[in-house]
Amino acid sequence: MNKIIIATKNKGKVNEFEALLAPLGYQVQSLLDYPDAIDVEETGSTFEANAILKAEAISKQYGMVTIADDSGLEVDYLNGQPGVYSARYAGTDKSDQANMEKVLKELSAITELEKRSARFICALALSTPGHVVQTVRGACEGFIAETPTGENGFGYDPIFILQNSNKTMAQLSKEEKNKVSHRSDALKKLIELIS
Ligand SMILES: O=c1[nH]c(=O)c2ncn([C@@H]3O[C@H](COP(=O)(O)OP(=O)(O)OP(=O)(O)O)[C@@H](O)[C@H]3O)c2[nH]1
Ligand SMILES: [Mg+2]
Repeated sequence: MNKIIIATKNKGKVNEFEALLAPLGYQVQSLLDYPDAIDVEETGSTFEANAILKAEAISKQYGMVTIADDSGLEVDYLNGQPGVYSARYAGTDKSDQANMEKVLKELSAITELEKRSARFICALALSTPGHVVQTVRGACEGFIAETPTGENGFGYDPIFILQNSNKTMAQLSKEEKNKVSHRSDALKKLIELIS
């Protein structure tokens, strides 16, 4: 199982999977290499359900081992929102910037950092043609900052302060993020499952 498709069009995710899987000898491809890939609607109510939808559709289309990632941010004060709606929180045509601004606005009355607790969640689904799909979940705990800081990463990284740290995820180098992220947590579990 050397060639793996990551069923995503998110370049930020692709870069992280490449960095994590290439050293293990996997050749990583993504939907950026497959422009005719079907567009899978994320109709599930959990990260796992959406990851399964994406992984199964793409492994079936190409007959290849496929990993899909469905991830997002859960903010405790917002009862777990944006959750599975993280990518479309400010609207389907909106940007990472608009999504971050919406979360910051909703937390604007909360000044105590402790009350701005949140976590990133990453569900991965592995679909191998002819086999039952497998899922794992990773998490990374932290707090929502009052203003965005840092240039690295993607998505909500500039407003996510890591637990036991004074840095946002966007202030970490690629290597540092890959040691602590929800995605690497989930991927470690998946690799254990298949090796
Ligand atoms: O700051 C962040 N650091 C991360 O490490 C991270 N991982 C996910 N996210 C956000 O959560 C949503 C995922 O939605 P999602 O799983 O549907 O992905 P997506 O729509 O971008 O691509 P695809 O994989 O579906 O093609 C998007 O808003 C992402 O920005 C992150 N934000
Ligand atoms: Mg998506």
